Amino acid sequence: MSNDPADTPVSTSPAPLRICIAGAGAIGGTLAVRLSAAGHQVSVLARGQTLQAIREGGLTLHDLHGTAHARPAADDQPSFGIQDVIFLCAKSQDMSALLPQIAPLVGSQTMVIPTNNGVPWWYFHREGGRFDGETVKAVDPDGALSRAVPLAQLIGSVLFITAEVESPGVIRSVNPHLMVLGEPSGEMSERLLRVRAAVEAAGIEARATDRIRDKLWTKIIANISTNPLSVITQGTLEQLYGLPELREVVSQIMRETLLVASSYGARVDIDPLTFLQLGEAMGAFRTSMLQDLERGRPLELAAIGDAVLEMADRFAIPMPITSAIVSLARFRGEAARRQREHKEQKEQREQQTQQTQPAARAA
Ligand SMILES: NC(=O)C1=CN([C@@H]2O[C@H](COP(=O)(O)OP(=O)(O)OC[C@H]3O[C@@H](n4cnc5c(N)ncnc54)[C@H](OP(=O)(O)O)[C@@H]3O)[C@@H](O)[C@H]2O)C=CC1
Ligand SMILES: CC(C)(CO)C(=O)C(=O)O
Repeated sequence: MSNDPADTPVSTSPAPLRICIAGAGAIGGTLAVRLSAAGHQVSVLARGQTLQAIREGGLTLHDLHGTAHARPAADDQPSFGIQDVIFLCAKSQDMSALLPQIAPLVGSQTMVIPTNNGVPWWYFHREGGRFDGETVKAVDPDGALSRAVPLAQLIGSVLFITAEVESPGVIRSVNPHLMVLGEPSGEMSERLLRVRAAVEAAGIEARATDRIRDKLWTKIIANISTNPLSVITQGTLEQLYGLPELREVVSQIMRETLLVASSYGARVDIDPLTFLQLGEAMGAFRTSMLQDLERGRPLELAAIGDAVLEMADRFAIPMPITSAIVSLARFRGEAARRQREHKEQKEQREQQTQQTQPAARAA
């Protein structure tokens, strides 16, 4: 927890908001259920099996509050009208497809809140340092994300939440929820306090800060030190932070990243030992990157790994351990993706054979 007075919750009574959740996986599903239960007009932009499941049975969340259920409006088209708030809850590599899709939902007062782990594409927007206004190439190579939504409408968020999709539309989250929100400019604006109050009233501890990048770095350190390593070792948080042989690698990545964070003026109020203890206490959770590996899905290595290495490069800070672990995780992720592709192709071929066999026998 931060001692920063700006992090202190401010009590503002929340009026119901029109809230769209874009991407209804682990985080999107958690937010959609909690915000619906708090009386907001929630809609969900979803696709495929998830959309079908939400249309048929709504969303179910098992968390420390118990089990809650919601039936938000759901569509794969942005058919919900102008929103007060849009939470972007797809993986960062899916943002370039998602952002143009939400355009019809964005009015001049809409707050757009990305929830991604890693370095966000808006990092240098109103950052005030020597790289102010630049783009983060690893996540926004051609500046398309920066152009897709007016940067002035973005609010930064950092999610200290662990959640997993059990099956489409069913989410399990086993730790307390905390969301830190902040304007990229650091302003403690009225809209920031309004959205913070809405999230807090939905049973998610919510804090507003005038130094959102400090919190980003805290979470970046957690992600870069565990997510790629979890892909290589298949270790849970408890194992990564607790087993001496893994804890040492985690600590080295933490040290390398802390140096980068401080070069950008971030005040990361964590003591490494406490960080390791808190991480271990999060239990047998498999990081979101390990979950993606197991499903043969793309890994969020650009935002969580490459972008940090890019930030380090700007100050010529070496990150030898981090960069090796990120490369190994990429190799492992590619192998899993190829394996999944082969499996799908084999299943397709078998299906085709089964379909053609009766016809061949009849001939
Ligand atoms: N899970 C966690 O504990 C935490 C995750 N985060 C961050 O939150 C973000 C979301 O992660 P998480 O919820 O775990 O991810 P999930 O993969 O569980 O969910 C992402 C969802 O977005 C959907 N999606 C992607 N693109 C579109 C699109 N164009 N239209 C409609 N739906 C779309 C995906 O659909 P489909 O399944 O079809 O691809 C999927 O349902 C990530 O950046 C992650 O790093 C942050 C803190 C903790
Ligand atoms: C593991 C955790 C909770 C923090 O490192 C996370 O953010 C993730 O799974 O992506």
